[in-house]
Amino acid sequence: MASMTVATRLIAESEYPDWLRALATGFLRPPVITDEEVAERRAGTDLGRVRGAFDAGRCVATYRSFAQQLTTVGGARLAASAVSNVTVSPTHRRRGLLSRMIDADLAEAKERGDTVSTLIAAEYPIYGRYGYGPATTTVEWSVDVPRAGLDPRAAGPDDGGRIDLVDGTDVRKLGPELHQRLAATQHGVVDRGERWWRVNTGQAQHPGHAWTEPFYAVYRSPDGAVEGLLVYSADDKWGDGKRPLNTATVRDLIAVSPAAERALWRFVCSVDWITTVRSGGRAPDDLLPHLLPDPRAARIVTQADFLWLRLLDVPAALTARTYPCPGTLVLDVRDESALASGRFRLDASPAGTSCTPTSQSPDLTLDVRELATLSLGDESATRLAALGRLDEHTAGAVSRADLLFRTGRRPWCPDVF
Ligand SMILES: CC(=O)SCCNC(=O)CCNC(=O)[C@H](O)C(C)(C)COP(=O)(O)OP(=O)(O)OC[C@H]1O[C@@H](n2cnc3c(N)ncnc32)[C@H](O)[C@@H]1OP(=O)(O)O
Repeated sequence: MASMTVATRLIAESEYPDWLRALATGFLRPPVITDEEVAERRAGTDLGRVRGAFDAGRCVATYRSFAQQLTTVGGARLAASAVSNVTVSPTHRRRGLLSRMIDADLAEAKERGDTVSTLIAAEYPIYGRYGYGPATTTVEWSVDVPRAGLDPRAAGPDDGGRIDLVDGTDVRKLGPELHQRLAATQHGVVDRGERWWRVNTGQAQHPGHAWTEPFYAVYRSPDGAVEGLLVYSADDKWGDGKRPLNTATVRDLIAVSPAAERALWRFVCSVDWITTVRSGGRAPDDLLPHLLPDPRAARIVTQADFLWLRLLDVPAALTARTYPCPGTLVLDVRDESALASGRFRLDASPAGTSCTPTSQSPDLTLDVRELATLSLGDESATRLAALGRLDEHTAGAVSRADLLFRTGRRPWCPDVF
């Protein structure tokens, strides 16, 4: 059969099971989809934002986006179009199918008025060409518990608070509010809908992942307020001479106070038989290493880009966040697709921030993907300038950008989506 251009489009209801089969294929999961999975997935999906491509009656590409809230610096939430489930079957790769699906979807997101688009990139080289830049970093530590120097007699929080083991039902009750509090302060956090809590407490099927019930622990402050949640699992490994060699893997640890953060990390590092703790994906400046008497016991095993951001509305994205000091910058923003290009004057002041189109001469010229990288504070303008990724036209503008954009704590996105 001659190779022809395969059209990409929104899918019909009846095509959804085949679309899920193609999605499994693209993610190298067994391409068998049960009726329960179709029903469960369908309930959490807006078909009006599900794209695909079909060839000879078979789905060969998948793509979907959904409404998301992304916390920016200072706690405001940006309207985001989150992109997920992107696959092109190996028979149809490198013919532009992804490009056509993402171009159409970003145009719709812009039209709808979304401020940004977000995604977690499977591989680094895929999304820069579409204007996305890495905006948060993930770090995973492996803690060598015997080396950490923790007191083996420790009997729980030493601050008057307490830790209780709870079950999934409790987590579905306590979790959403706790997470709301985290999202109100931690930039980089994306919202967790009701379905997230069901999937992550084993109530709904998580395609491709066999569910094992984890341990859930809640930290309460001395006055009884729930301030942290820890979810962890453990393996069952013993060495010669009856030596316990169990690894605890943290699936989730959210804390809204430093006391909770401290108590929960110390708790998981103090569970008997546990000799290794894998932290799961954290911000690079997580407190974990420094909560241990010997921080060198926490070794970084992964450090990588995590949340990618595509600005669709530069003034909306830059005025929603806060700045640590007053300052002005004229930014010339390049965007190949013209979705967000323009020259903008950013004025940050204690009275409020404005960002408006201007014809003044620019202080800095940069691509929209570099602005995305700067916008959550994770990266330094000085470093981007050294890499040749932004141009300074006014002496001192790069340093000013660093003073304005960088944040005391780094952004963190806890969730894959
Ligand atoms: C948010 C998420 O869902 S992340 C998950 C992404 N999906 C996966 O990683 C699953 C496995 N991979 C795939 O399914 C596919 O390879 C995809 C979806 C990544 C790319 O789909 P394709 O249809 O092959 O991409 P398309 O043909 O539109 O490529 C556009 C350009 O990107 C480049 N490109 C695409 N994928 C990659 C990649 N993985 N690495 C490097 N370059 C890539 C292409 O070479 C092409 O470059 P060109 O314009 O210079 O020729």
